[in-house]
Amino acid sequence: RVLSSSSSPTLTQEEADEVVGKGSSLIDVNPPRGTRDFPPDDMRLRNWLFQNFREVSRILSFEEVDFPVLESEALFIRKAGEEITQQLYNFEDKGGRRVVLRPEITPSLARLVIKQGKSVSLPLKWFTIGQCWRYERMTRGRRREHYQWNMDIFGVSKVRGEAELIQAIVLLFERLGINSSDVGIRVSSRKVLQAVLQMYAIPENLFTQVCVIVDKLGKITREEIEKELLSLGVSIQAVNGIIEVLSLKSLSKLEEVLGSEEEAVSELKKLFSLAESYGYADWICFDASVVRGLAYYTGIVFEAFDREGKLRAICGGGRYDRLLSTFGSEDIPACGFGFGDAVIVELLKDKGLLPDLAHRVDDIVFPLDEVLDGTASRIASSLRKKGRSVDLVEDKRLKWVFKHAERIGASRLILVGNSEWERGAVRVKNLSTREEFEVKIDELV
Ligand SMILES: CC(=O)Nc1cnc2ccccc2c1
Repeated sequence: RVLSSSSSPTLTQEEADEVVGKGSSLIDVNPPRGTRDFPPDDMRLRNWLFQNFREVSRILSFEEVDFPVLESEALFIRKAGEEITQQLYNFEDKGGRRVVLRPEITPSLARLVIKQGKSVSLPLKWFTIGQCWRYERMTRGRRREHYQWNMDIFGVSKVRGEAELIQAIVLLFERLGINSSDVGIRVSSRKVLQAVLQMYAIPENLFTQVCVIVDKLGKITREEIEKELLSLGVSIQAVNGIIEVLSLKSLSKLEEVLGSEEEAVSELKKLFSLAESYGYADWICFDASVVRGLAYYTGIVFEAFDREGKLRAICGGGRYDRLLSTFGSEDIPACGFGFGDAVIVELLKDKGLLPDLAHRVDDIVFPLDEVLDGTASRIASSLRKKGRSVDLVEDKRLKWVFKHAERIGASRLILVGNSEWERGAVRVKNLSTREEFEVKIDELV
C-alpha cells in the first residue's frame, strides 16, 4: 500500500516501477506525455489566475462562451505553414470523422458567430478560458496542452477594438501586481508588411506566408529567414527591404518610410493616441518586428513581453478581419487575443508575485468520544447549512486534530465532549486568538 500513505512524498517513477517489480500490477500513475495533473495547491493557483481573467472580462463587459475541446479538423487546415497547424493533435474518430483537439480558440469563436448569424447583434464581445492542444514530438519536452484566456470583439472595424483588448491585458497585469517596468506590449500592424510587399510588387497571395516566415525573426537566423523568403520567390532586394522596415522601432521613422497617408501609419497613430486617453501609454511601444505567427491576422498585432527578455511572449493577439470568409461566410471585422497559463506563472515566480493560497476552512468539528459521532454530524450539518465550511474529523487523536487544524488554516476547532454535551454545549477554540470558551449549541453560529 506504498502509494496510499498520504504522508510520504509522491513516488518517483523509478520507485513506482520498483513497486511493480514486487509483482503488483501498478499502472503508470503519470498523466499522458506533455500533460499535467492539478493537485490542490496547483489547482488553487490556477483558480486564482482564472478568477482574475474572469474579473477583467466582466469589467470590460465581455460575455463568457465555451466550445468543445474536440473540433472538426477542417476548421484548422491552413496552408500558410504555421507551427500550430503542423502540430495538430488530430485523429479519425470511430465514425471515420477527421477531428482535432483544438490548438487555439479563435476558429471556434468564428464558427459560433457564423452559426448564430443574424441572431447576434454586433458588436459582440466574448471571452472564454479553454484548454488547447498540440502534438509535438517530445524531443523538445514541451507541454502538449495549456489553458488560454481569449477575448474577442466582432463587429468593430476601428482600432478602438484593439485599444479595448489592450486595456484588458493591462488591467490583468496590474491586478497581479505586474507593472509597466516589468512588462511591455509591442504593437505593430501587418499593414506595414503589406505596404512593403506592394513597394516590391510582391503578389498579394504571398502575404500570409511571408508573415508566418518573418514572425520567426529572432527565433531562427536571418539566413534561414532569407532562404525561406527567397524560396517563395521574394527577391533579395525585397528581403532586405522587408527586414529593414521590420527593424523600425519608431512610428515617426515608419511615417517617413511609408508616408502619413498609409493606413498602417494612421491606424497605429490613432491607437497610440487612444492609449494616452486610456492611461496605459507607458505599457505599449511600436515595434515593426511584431507580426505574430497566425495566418489570419490582417491589421494591428500586439504581444506582451517581459522587459528582462528571459521569457517567451506572455500573450498576443491582433485584428483578423477576413477569417470568416475563409469559412465561406460573409466577413465580419474582428480582433482578439490569447493569454496562456504558463508564461505568466513563470513571470510571477520570477517577480516573487505568486500568491500564498492555503487551503482554508472555517470550522473543524471533532467528537472527543465516538458515542458523540451523531451529535458531531448534527453540529457540522447545522453549521454547513449556514454556509460555513466544516471539516468533520473522526478516528484521530486530539494531537493530530490540532496539527490538522493548523495545516488547513481552520478558524475554529469545535470539540464535542460528553460533559459539555450534558449541558447542551460544546467547547470552541478560536485558533487565531487561542481563546477557548463553552458555547450553548443553539448559540453556535
Ligand atoms: C509554454 C506552453 O505551455 N506553451 C504551450 C503549451 N501547449 C500548447 C498547446 C497548443 C497550442 C499552444 C501551446 C503552447
